[in-house]
Amino acid sequence: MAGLCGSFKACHCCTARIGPSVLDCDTAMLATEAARALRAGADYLHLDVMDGNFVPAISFGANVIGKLRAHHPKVFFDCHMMVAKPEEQVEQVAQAKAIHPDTKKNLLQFTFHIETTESRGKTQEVIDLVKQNGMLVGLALNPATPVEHVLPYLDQVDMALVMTVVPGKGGQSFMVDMMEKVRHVRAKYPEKDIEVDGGVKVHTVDEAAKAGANMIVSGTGVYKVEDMALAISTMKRSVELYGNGLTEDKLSPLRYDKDLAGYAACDQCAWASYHPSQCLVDLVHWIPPIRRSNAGAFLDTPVPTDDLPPPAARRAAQVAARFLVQLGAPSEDVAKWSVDPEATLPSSTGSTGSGVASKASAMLRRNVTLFNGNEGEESKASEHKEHKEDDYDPSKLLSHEDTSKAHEEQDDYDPSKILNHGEEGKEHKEDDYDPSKILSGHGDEGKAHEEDDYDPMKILNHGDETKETGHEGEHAGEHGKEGEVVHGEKKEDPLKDVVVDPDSGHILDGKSGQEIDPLTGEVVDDGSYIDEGTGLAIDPYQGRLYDPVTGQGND
Ligand SMILES: O=C(CO)[C@H](O)[C@H](O)COP(=O)(O)O
Repeated sequence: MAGLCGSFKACHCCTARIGPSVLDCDTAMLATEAARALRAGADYLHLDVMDGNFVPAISFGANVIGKLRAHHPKVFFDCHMMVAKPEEQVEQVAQAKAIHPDTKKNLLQFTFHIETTESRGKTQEVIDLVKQNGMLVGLALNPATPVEHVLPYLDQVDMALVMTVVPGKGGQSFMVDMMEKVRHVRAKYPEKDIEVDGGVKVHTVDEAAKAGANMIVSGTGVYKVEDMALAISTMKRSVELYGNGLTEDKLSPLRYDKDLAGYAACDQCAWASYHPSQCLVDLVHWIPPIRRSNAGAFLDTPVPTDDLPPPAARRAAQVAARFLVQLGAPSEDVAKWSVDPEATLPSSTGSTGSGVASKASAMLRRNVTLFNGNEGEESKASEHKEHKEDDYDPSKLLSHEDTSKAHEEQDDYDPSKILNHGEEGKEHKEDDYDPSKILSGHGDEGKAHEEDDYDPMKILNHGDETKETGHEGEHAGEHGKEGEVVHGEKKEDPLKDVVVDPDSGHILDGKSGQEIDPLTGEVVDDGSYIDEGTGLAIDPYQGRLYDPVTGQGND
């Protein structure tokens, strides 16, 4: 419907949507980079497929798009097919088909270039093929292609893409003269999605919005700016203002990265977290079996803001889900197990059901055993006591808590106990869990737990070693060497006098600056040494220079 706003002829009621082009992100971390943009407010992902033929560059193809779908099952993918023979890729791209479970909207669009089909008389054929394969159809035209070439097909397609640069790479300048094409299409199709792609940034978006574009692709304008959330929200407001004719007070709010601190703090795992330092990257540095693996491998859909602060149970399940993937479980299965994470946490009876937490527990147990080189011990252990896999409670693995104490309620499950030797008699409240302290120091451990009192330093901290452990016979023996390491005789807390490198999360010896293993206290030899002249630590492999006391460095 046109004419709602009056002041601009381009006025329409098509939804303003911002779709970051992932070409300019760190494509080695595609799922994570996509999540970063989505959390910063992106509405969809624009996926540039380049075949080295239609355009000189090669980017990625249908296979990667399919893999990305597993990470982002509810996100709209606009696949921009910069390929010479789009018809050859329709079926493969269609593998990433998805329907939004709530809105029932189709989440996959196949956008091909008319330049690749028209001269071969195949435009209609490709449109039909894309539809037969259950995808929405986008039709793109290059700057050099007159808009008249696409007009005969626009009735049949879902979106027109007006290229505002010559396709092939990101970071080019916006071609404002392409706006005439946008105006032309908008005038004829007030309800059709019109996308612009190339050189769109906060300072060029107004031209596109005024012309009537409602789907805004931006690559470097999103990924290479200081505040991604601000860039995205600014561009969205431009379409709402100039395209939809909304008044200032009705525009989407401006958002800033700092507003998303809990979400965006960790670019490496992009885990939406309550607290910045609650991210998986921090956690894995504390869990030897997995701490050297890639924390960014698993990602689910963004946690909505109304989940803040998420209940401890949900957080525990999220951690568990990531453990699972880190430890090799297929992410599809984890997604299944994660459907209702709160319902699948260990219950008061110790019976854990079949959910994500219990699977994680079992896998963590296996891997901890393996990590400590006692593979054989595990089978002995299971003979020892009849452990059902799902019965395994990770809290008992490395904890000194009194396990005879009944878990009072589901949310009583406190992931801090996974590896915690801390104040066991105290009542844990749900929000006691504060992994922010993972990197913040030892805190006052004798104090009663109050909100935010949870100290993840205790995750591997031996705390009060003289305390009766209650279940050593039950578990330490079962886990062989693992029991030795963790449940062994009283020893000096290896985490005394340590600092945590705020960048890598590695635990460093406060004096030498060398990385130490938090379980054994032994130096992990990374070849770092102290430069006598400057007193700074040097990591020759990573070319890193850092203060051995604070861990802060030149990166
Ligand atoms: O299709 C493209 C290039 O062919 C890209 O989507 C486009 O270049 C986005 O990057 P930027 O916004 O930096 O121009």
